[in-house]
Amino acid sequence: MLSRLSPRLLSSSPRLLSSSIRTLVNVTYPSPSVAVLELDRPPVNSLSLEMATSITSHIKQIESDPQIRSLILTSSNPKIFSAGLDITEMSRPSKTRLSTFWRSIQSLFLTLYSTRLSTISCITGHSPAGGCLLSMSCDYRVMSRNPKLGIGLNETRLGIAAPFWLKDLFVKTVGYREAELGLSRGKLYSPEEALKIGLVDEIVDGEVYDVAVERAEEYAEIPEKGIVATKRMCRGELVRDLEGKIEEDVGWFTDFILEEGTQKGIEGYLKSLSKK
Ligand SMILES: CCCCCCCC/C=C\C=C\CC(=O)SCCNC(=O)CCNC(=O)[C@H](O)C(C)(C)COP(=O)(O)OP(=O)(O)OC[C@H]1O[C@@H](n2cnc3c(N)ncnc32)[C@H](O)[C@@H]1OP(=O)(O)O
Repeated sequence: MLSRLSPRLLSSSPRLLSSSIRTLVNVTYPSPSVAVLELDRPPVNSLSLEMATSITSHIKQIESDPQIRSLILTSSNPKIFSAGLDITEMSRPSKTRLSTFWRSIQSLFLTLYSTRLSTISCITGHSPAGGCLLSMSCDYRVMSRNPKLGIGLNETRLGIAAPFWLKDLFVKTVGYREAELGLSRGKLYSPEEALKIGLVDEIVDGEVYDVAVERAEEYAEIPEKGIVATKRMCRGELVRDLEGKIEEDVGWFTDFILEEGTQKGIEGYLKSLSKK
């Protein structure tokens, strides 16, 4: 039923759809060439299997409308962009669910990173780990200046390591040495720090959303052929690397997560989160 609705119909009643079919995202259209995909999975927009699958399928629906040139990715929660992977997916899971979950994350990354659309991440809140992955997969990142916010890859703090393609994406974004430092320390950068190292492109004092729409409209004026060819040139290598290693990567992930030591670490981390 949902898949038969055009993106424009989706935009006309996102709240209605959310209440009848849990889509976990809202799609709206601030102008004829720009779509906004708002993450809407309370409390923290963590990426479960269902959430990752929903984002991917909505990006594909939006992409299929030739009038749409730019996509803004943002959050319905003004304090949290996304808390990253849903850690409960990795706590004592079945191997089948865990592999399907990881495939949904790989697929979300590949879809967002290689879309023909120009993508703007509108970061109003915290963006750790998988949240940072979503933002880094976009073409342009605008973040609120709020010094209390953090963005970065904090996986080591959970006793896990980022997969090779996330590490490569980080290296491509901030450079080798900064990536090595940030990854090993599990560092979450303030907006000012993130701007300094190129993890975000702009920080905004006022309404971040308005700036994101402005940037999306600017991108929409650039000829699509040029944008698509450039994205292919800049991003093709990493896309091909992961596509060639999908099964290997699923194997690494599931083996690593199912190890007893990793499980204990994840359990402890979950407890520390819920005790706050
Ligand atoms: C050699 C190759 C090996 C290959 C193996 C690869 C393995 C690695 C792969 C994985 C990569 C993982 C990347 C990730 O994304 S892991 C997730 C990392 N995320 C975090 O660490 C963020 C944790 N959350 C927070 O820091 C905060 O919640 C914050 C986002 C800052 C919001 O803070 P606040 O507003 O104070 O909200 P609460 O902390 O009270 O949280 C509210 C409830 O939400 C639950 N929660 C929070 N984050 C998550 C999450 N990521 N997943 C699931 N649940 C989450 C939290 O427990 C609270 O729940 P409750 O109300 O029931 O207590």
